[in-house]
Amino acid sequence: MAASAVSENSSADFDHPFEFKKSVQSIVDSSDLKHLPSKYNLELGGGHDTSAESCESVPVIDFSALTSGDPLRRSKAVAELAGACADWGVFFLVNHGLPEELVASLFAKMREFFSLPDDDRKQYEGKSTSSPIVCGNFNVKTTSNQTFTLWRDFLKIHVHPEFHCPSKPEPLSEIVEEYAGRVRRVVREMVGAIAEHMELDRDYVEEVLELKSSHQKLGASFYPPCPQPDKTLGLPPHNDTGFFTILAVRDGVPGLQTQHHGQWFEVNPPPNHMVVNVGEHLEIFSNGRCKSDFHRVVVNKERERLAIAVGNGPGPEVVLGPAAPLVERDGRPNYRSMNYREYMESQFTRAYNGMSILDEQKIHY
Ligand SMILES: O=C(O)CCC(=O)C(=O)O
Ligand SMILES: [Fe+2]
Repeated sequence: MAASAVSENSSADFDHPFEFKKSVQSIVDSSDLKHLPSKYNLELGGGHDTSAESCESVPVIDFSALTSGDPLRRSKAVAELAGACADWGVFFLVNHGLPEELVASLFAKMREFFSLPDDDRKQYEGKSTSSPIVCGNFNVKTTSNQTFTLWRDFLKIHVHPEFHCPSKPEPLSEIVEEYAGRVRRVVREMVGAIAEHMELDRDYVEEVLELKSSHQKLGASFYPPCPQPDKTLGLPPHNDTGFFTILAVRDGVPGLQTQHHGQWFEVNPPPNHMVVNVGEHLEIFSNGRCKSDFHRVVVNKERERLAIAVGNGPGPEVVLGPAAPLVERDGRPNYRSMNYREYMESQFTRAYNGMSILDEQKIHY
C-alpha cells in the first residue's frame, strides 16, 4: 500500500480495530453517494494500484479424482493438488460435492443477515479478539501508519469444535452447521492427499494436527457497490490462517486477486468452482513445500459482492510447526512452532497490517 499520510484519529481507531458504528450497506442505502466518505479513503497520501491480470492460469483441481477408486486417476490428482499448493497457493476446486442448493440457501440467508437493521447486528460488535461471533467493519493500519476503514461489512463466527452462529435470520444457523461439516470433510481429504504426497503417514497427520477437533471459522464478507472503488479496498493483502480456506463467491462478481511471482492476478471462479487458498499453517507444517498465497479484494462500482470463506486449521490446542519427519528429511526446520490458540487470539489485528506470521516465523539461516 502506497498511502503515506496519517489520518487525524488513526491511533484511536486502531485501538479499536473492529467497530460497528454504521454498516457500509446502511450508508449506501441512506444517500445517493457520489464520493467515498473520507474514513474509507486509503488515498490520503498517495493512492494505490489495484490493476491485475486475468486468471486463465490459476490451477483447477478435481476433487472427485482425489477420492477416486482408480489409482492412476487418483495419483495424478494428488500430484496436481501438490503442484498447485507449491506453485500458486490458490486454486479452483471442482466436483467438490458441496450441494448447489445448500450453497444457494447459505448465500440467500447470509444476504438477509447483511440486510438486517444495524441495531439487530450491533450485539455482535467485536469486544475482544476471541469473541465467537464478530460483526461490523474493520479499521486497518497501512504500513505507513494511516488508518482507514475497509469497504466491507463482515461476519466472522467460530463454527468448530464449538459451533456459534447468529440466531437470525432463521434457519441460517442450521445451514451453516451443515455446510461447515461438509467443508471439513473436503478439507480433511485434501490434507490427507497432501500428506500422502509428502510421504507422511495419514494417521500420524490426523493425530498430530488433532483434525477431529479441527478449528474452523466462517467469514462472510459483503462489499456493497462503491462510488469510488479506486480509492479504497475490500480487503488489504493478507495470507489466510490454517491449512485451506474454502471460498464461495456469488454470481461471478469479481474482486479477489492473488499475487504470483510478484504480479497480481484476478481470481474469478466460474460457476460451481470453489476458490481454495493455502493457509499459513500448511506452509509451516509442510516446512515450505506448500505456499500460502498473498491475496486482496478490490471493490467495484456496479455490483455488490458476497463471499463466504471457511478457514480450516488444526485443533486449537496444537503447537504447530513443521512436521517432524520433514524436518528430519530436510535437515532443519524452516519455521518456528507456535501455539495455534494463542496465535488465533492475536491474529485479528495482525493479519491486516500487511505482515504475515510467515515473515515472523520463518527461520533465516
Ligand atoms: O472476499 C473474498 O473474495 C475473499 C475474502 C478473504 O480473503 C478472506 O475472508 O480471507
Ligand atoms: Fe483471505
